[in-house]
Amino acid sequence: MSFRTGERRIWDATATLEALGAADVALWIWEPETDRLRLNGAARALGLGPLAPECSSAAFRALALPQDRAQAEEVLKPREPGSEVVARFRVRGGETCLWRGVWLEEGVRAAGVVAPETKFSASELCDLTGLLDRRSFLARARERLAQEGTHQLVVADLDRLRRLNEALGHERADLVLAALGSRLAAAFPAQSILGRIGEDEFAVLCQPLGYEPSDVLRSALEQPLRVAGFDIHPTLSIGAVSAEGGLDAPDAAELLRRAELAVEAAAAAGRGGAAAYGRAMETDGLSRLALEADLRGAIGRGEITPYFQPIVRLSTGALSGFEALARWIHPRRGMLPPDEFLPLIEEMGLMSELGAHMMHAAAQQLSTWRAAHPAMGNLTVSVNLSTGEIDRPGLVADVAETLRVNRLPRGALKLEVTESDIMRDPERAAVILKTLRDAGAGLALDDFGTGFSSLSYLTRLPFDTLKIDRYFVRTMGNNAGSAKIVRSVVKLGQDLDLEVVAEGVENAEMAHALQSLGCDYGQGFGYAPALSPQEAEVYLNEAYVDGAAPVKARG
Ligand SMILES: Nc1nc2c(ncn2[C@@H]2O[C@@H]3COP(=O)(O)O[C@H]4[C@@H](O)[C@H](n5cnc6c(=O)[nH]c(N)nc65)O[C@@H]4COP(=O)(O)O[C@H]3[C@H]2O)c(=O)[nH]1
Ligand SMILES: [Ca+2]
Repeated sequence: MSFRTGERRIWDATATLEALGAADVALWIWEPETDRLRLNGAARALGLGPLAPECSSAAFRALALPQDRAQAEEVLKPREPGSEVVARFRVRGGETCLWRGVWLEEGVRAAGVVAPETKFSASELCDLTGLLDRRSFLARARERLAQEGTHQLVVADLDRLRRLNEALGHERADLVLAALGSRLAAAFPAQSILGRIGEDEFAVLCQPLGYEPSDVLRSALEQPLRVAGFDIHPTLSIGAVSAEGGLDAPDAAELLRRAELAVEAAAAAGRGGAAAYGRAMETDGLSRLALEADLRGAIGRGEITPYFQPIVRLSTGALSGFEALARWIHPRRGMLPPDEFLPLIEEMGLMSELGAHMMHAAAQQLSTWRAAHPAMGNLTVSVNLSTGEIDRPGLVADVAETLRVNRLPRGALKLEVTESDIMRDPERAAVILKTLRDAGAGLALDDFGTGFSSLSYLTRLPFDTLKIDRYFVRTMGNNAGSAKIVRSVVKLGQDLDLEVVAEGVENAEMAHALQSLGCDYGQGFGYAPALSPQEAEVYLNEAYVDGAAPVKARG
C-alpha cells in the first residue's frame, strides 16, 4: 500500500485505513489541534486503548507504563505528511502493543492501526540485563529499519568475559553483566533498541546522536566496577555500521552480521578497539570447516612459524629483542594472522602443541642469531603463552630443556603471560612462575592494564618485564585515563625495577610521549611489524644493539 511520488514514499493511508476498518482492525486517529485521540471499537475490545472512544494526549500518555512513555510520545509528535509512525509500548496491565500509522496532513492528523504484541513479552528479555535477547532484538531492528533515515548499529563485545567468569565465578560475573546492562540502558535515548545478543555481546540500534554511538557505548560501559573486592575495568571491542532505512534497507540480520565482522576486526586490532564495517572485512568465503581441516597437521608440516617483531629502546631506537608472533603460511590463502586461526587452534585443543612449537622454533632462531652476531649478547626473544598454558604439565621441564639444547643464557627466552591468566589462581601462578624463573626463563606480563586485578600482587610475582597494552598507548593522546594508566604502569615498573615495554608504538609522536613518561622500551608498526626470519636478519644487521654500536659496524 505504498507508492512513490518523485523521491518521496507515501503510504496511501486513507485507502489502507478503509480496508483495515472493514476487516475489524483496531484503528486510531490523532488530531493534535483538538488534542483528541480516537479509537474504534476493535481497539477497545483488545483492551489496548482507553475505554472511552476518545481521549486526550495526557490520558494517552498515562496509558503507557512510565518507562515506555517516550515511545508513546512517538505517536503524538507532529510530523510532515507521509511520515510514518511506529511505536511500541506496554500499556497498563502489561500488554505490549505496536502502533503504526502515518501523518496525513502536516501536524493536523495522523492515523493508523494498533495491535497487541505478544512476541516481546518479558520472556524475550535477557533475565540478567533486562535487554532484548538476540531474536527479539533482530525482530525490532527489522521494523525500525523500515523507517526512512539513517540508522546506526553498534555492537560491543566484552573482552575476556570467559576469563572474568573463571576469575570471579559465574554469579559475580553475572553481576558485572547486569550492571553493564543498566548502564547501557541509561546511556542511550529511550527510543533506541538495546539488546544483549550473545553471551558477552551488547547491541544498540539508534538514530544518529550527533556524536559517535561507539563513544557513548564505550564511556557507558568502560567505567570501572567493583565486584567482590575486585576492581574490574571492562574493556570492549566495538564494531559499528550504519544504513539507510526504508524500502531498500538491508535486512537486520545482515546488518548485524556486518557489525559483528567489524567487532572481530576491532578485537584483532587489539583489545579495547573499535572498527567501522568495511567491505574488506568480507573474507573469500572459504568456510571455517575447510580451515579446520587445513589446520590439522599444519603445525607438523611447518606451516605455522614464528615471525619476529623488534622491541627497541625508545631513546635510541636500538634493538633489544624480538617478540615471536605466530603466522600461518597457508598453502592457498597465503599468510594468515593469529586471530584467524588461534581461536580454532584453541577449540581443537592444539594450544599446547602450538605453544611448544613456537617456543622451540623461536629459541632455535635466537640461538642461530646469537651465534652469527656475538655482539648481540643481550638479545632476547619472547613467546606468548596461551590461556591456561602456564598450567601445562611439563612446561617447566620443556623450558629448561629448550634453553639447554639451544645454549641460551638465563633470561634470553622470555615468556609473555597475560594478567588474567594469572588472576585465575594467583597463588598457584606465583609458584609456577617462580619455577619457570628458576629454570631460566624471563617473564613478561602481557597486555598490562586490561585486566581487573589489584597491583599489589605484582610485587610478589617474579616478572622482569611489564608490557603496556596497546589500547592505552593508542588512546593516551586524547584520553586522560589512558595517559594516567601509562604513567602509573611506568612508575610501577621503575619502583619494582622492571623493564616496561609499550606495545603498539605507531609513530614518532607516540614514542616521544612514552619517553617523556619514562617508558624505556617499545614495539610497534612505527619500528617494524612482525618480520619473517630473513627480514629480521636484515633488521638485525642494520640495527643498533641496545646500549652498543651498530651490530654491522662491529661485524
Ligand atoms: N595496531 C597495532 N598492532 C600492532 C603494532 N605492533 C604490533 N602489533 C600487533 O600486536 C600484536 C602483539 O601481540 P599480542 O598483544 O601478544 O597479541 C597476540 C597474541 O596474544 C596472540 N599470539 C600471537 N602469536 C602467538 C603464539 O605463538 N602463541 C599464542 N599463544 N598466542 C599468540 O595473537 C595476538 C595477535 O597477534 P598479531 O596479530 O601478531 O598482533 C601482534 C602485532 O602484530 C602496532 O603498532 N599497532
Ligand atoms: Ca604478547
